[in-house]
Amino acid sequence: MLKIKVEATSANVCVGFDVLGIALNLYNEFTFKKSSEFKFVGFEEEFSSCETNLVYEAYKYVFDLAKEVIVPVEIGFIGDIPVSRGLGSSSSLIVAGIFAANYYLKNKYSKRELFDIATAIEGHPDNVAPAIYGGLVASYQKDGKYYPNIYPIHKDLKFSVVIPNVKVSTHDARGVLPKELPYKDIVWNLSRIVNLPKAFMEGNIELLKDLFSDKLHEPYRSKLIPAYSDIKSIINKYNAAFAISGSGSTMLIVSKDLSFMDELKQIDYPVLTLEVGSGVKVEELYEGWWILRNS
Ligand SMILES: Nc1ncnc2c1ncn2[C@@H]1O[C@H](COP(=O)(O)OP(=O)(O)OP(=O)(O)O)[C@@H](O)[C@H]1O
Ligand SMILES: N[C@@H](CCO)C(=O)O
Repeated sequence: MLKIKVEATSANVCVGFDVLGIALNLYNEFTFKKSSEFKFVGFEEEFSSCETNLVYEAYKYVFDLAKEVIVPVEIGFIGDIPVSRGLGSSSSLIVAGIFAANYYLKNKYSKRELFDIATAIEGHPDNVAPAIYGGLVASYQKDGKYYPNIYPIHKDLKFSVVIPNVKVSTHDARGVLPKELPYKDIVWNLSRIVNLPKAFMEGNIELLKDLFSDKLHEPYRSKLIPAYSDIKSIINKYNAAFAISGSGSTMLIVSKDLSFMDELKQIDYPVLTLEVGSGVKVEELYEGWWILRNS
């Protein structure tokens, strides 16, 4: 039996559209047990079939790629990552599915190759990279392969997420983006993303506040997110940086203190303060013990 824990991820980190993401310690946990047929336990009804379950789709993708006969399993799920809220729920399912398949394929693929596979299924690397590697990860592509770079984060930084009770599917949120952008908007983002690792490394909130200003996606998506303007106005009064998390509806706040919390309570949405995550954990039950089997 296999147990795979995958963390939530906040993609884009404001100005790193489709490039940057950070792992946060909110988890989905999956178990895989060999079975005579595929079974889905713990998923909502609508996701409890081979046709609708993303873990299965990712698992099958790897067996097909390897041209191997698929191993039927019972997939168990228990999780805290909200669905379609900009916290990488889909990536967590994809990463679990491909790491489980790779385990049954005796680690045929390296971690970096699994990163390529996860990106191919998800469509962009910025959630799957931190889900696999942990931390703050910037990804780039060369010759069709994806490569991660992990950047240090100052220990005093706190990551709070405000989670509206509204689903925003990534597909829909990509649909509202313009097909073309002015050069000056690209330069605006480039000038910020290049300075972002320094701000995270130093824990420099003043710099983070300056850099958290996006022109590639946030202006077009803010209308999909209830109370976006109200929450942004509150956070802007404090020593804290604010952005949409992934494609929304969650909003990310980076700060050193939580002085904004009292005022934020006026907006009646759940707020969690999370630690930076450390990446996927694959464990095998071996003679009564859970043994770490990360590839
Ligand atoms: N707990 C879950 N059970 C079953 N399917 C899930 C679960 N969580 C996510 N999914 C799948 O992932 C899809 C949501 O993916 P989507 O990319 O829209 O949102 P997200 O990954 O939460 O947000 P973002 O990519 O912006 O961080 C769901 O429609 C479903 O197919
Ligand atoms: N970079 C992606 C992250 C969401 O999954 C987007 O913003 O559409």
